[in-house]
Amino acid sequence: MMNYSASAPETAPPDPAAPAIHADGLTVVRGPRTVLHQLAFDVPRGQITGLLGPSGCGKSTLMRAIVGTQAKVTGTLEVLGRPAGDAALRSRIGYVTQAPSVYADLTVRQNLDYFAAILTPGRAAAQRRHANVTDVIADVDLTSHADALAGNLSGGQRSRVSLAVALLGSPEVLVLDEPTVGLDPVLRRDLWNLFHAIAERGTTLLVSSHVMDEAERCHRLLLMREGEILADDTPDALRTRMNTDTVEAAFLRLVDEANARRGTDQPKESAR
Ligand SMILES: Nc1ncnc2c1ncn2[C@@H]1O[C@H](COP(=O)(O)OP(=O)(O)OP(=O)(O)O)[C@@H](O)[C@H]1O
Repeated sequence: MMNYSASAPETAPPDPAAPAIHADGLTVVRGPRTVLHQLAFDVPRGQITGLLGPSGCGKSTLMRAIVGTQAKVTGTLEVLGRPAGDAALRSRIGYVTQAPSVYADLTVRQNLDYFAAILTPGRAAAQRRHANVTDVIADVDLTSHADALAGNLSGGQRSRVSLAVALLGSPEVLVLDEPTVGLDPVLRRDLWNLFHAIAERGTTLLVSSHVMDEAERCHRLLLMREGEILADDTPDALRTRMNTDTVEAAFLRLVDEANARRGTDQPKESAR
């Protein structure tokens, strides 16, 4: 059951300085387990915030809570000043899950036409839809594949079609769950360049990854482990504070510190 704090009325003007996402005491239970424990953080607007941590630490669960598809969420979780899951947020958030959600027997353009028609129905909007679809196909660099069947695309190209679907309607917040998993280094770099171009237009991006080198590409980081946030900082500030050369080394040092605080005696990895 959701137990969100009171939200601003729908007519309240947006505060540009307010965070895009605000969480306090956010807890999520899945099955018999508490998967997220009393999280408190803010995600600033117009930046790329990386949600990083090992497999199973709760990244997808947190993203599902933010987009409003996760049950058993308690505490405060607001997106663009409204409770997560609020119907008024539907067209303002784009969400790409780990599994590309495109129809294999439709072309790239047909897939986008279909989702655009759901988002902006009616004959009157046909021209606007067409222009929007052409733009997002170009954004993800698939113009030359617009008439290819999605089923015949590579995995990376299919992921980009999913991203294009999420870009329809120019959402203010884009939530991307491990968008670069399985991609080669060139495609990963291209996709990160695209994320930066999207952020420069003022869109807020929350991007999850378990690959620590991707941390260096983010404006801010939320480092997670076992359903808790170990750090909420910029990559630079984190490296400086932990006195390490890389975010990965900083993360490992934070893990060691957390283990020491808990009094656990787990084997240390390579934090020096
Ligand atoms: N339906 C479920 N019922 C119970 N526990 C679940 C369920 N789905 C996920 N979990 C548990 O919740 C925890 C967090 O899972 P989640 O998918 O959010 O992690 P993640 O960090 O996104 O992992 P990955 O990087 O592998 O996708 C895991 O320990 C997982 O086993």
